[in-house]
Amino acid sequence: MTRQELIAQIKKKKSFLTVGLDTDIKKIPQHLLTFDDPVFEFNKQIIDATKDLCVSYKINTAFYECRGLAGWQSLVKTANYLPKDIFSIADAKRGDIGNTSAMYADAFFSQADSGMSFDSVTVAPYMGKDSVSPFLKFQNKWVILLALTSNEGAKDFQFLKNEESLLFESVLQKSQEWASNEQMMYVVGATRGDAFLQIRKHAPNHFLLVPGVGAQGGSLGDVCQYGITKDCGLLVNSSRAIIYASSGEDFAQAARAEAQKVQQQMAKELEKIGF
Ligand SMILES: O=C(O)c1cc(=O)[nH]c(=O)n1[C@@H]1O[C@H](COP(=O)(O)O)[C@@H](O)[C@H]1O
Repeated sequence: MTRQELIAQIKKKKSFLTVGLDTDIKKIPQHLLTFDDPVFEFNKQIIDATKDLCVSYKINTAFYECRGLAGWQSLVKTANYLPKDIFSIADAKRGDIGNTSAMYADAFFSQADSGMSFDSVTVAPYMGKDSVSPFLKFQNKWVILLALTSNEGAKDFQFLKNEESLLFESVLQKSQEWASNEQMMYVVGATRGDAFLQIRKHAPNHFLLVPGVGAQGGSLGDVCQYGITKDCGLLVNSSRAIIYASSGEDFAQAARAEAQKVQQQMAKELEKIGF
């Protein structure tokens, strides 16, 4: 998907919500366990109930990989069930030496090889340019590079200072030599609202994938106050708060109600920038 197509979706749906399909077989409603593939059935119903309210789905591959072959099958089926006009994210946090990264890129981008073709994949920047470049060889596919993450451990490395900048600032600066804002986004956690001011100094026009609202307590208001751009420039993810809104048979309607609350707040923020 191109940047323009993504922006058009945001305008049309008045939403910049990413629904996170962090689907844990131990947490899904009991009545689904009689299905052949309970995780896929859960995802299918969540997607059907929320697809008009969000512009993106993020599949965190850990929740699938941990189940071995069965999990990988749920992952492939879910990836292929996602509506084509919705931006899809394989949240796999990959990155390795060049020839290995090329294999990871095929795994998530090459339908002919792996049976899946996501629009984007999350990548760790630690191994540098040659670990990221293989993902950038695919047209209209995106790298979402970890910049400033939402977790407590982000402080361990991401705020370390070199001569003139913090490590996450160096990630933002250096990686812009590798790709434009038509192919690169950054992960910035919602739990550090005011850090968006600093992020926007270095990446004024890039889209940011923002996890951490909902279950982790980040504020959508703060994220928008400091992070929104004239093109919106934000994809805000919520996983557990939406998909586990109810553990009963009404789980999909409850997920829809939660997604709608967030979407309505987003519509107000988008109005401020004339969308
Ligand atoms: O890359 C991510 O998506 C990510 C980065 C980050 O800094 N923090 C973070 O929570 N995430 C992911 O975003 C999702 C957040 O889920 P909830 O806290 O349930 O909304 C999970 O899939 C996390 O793995």
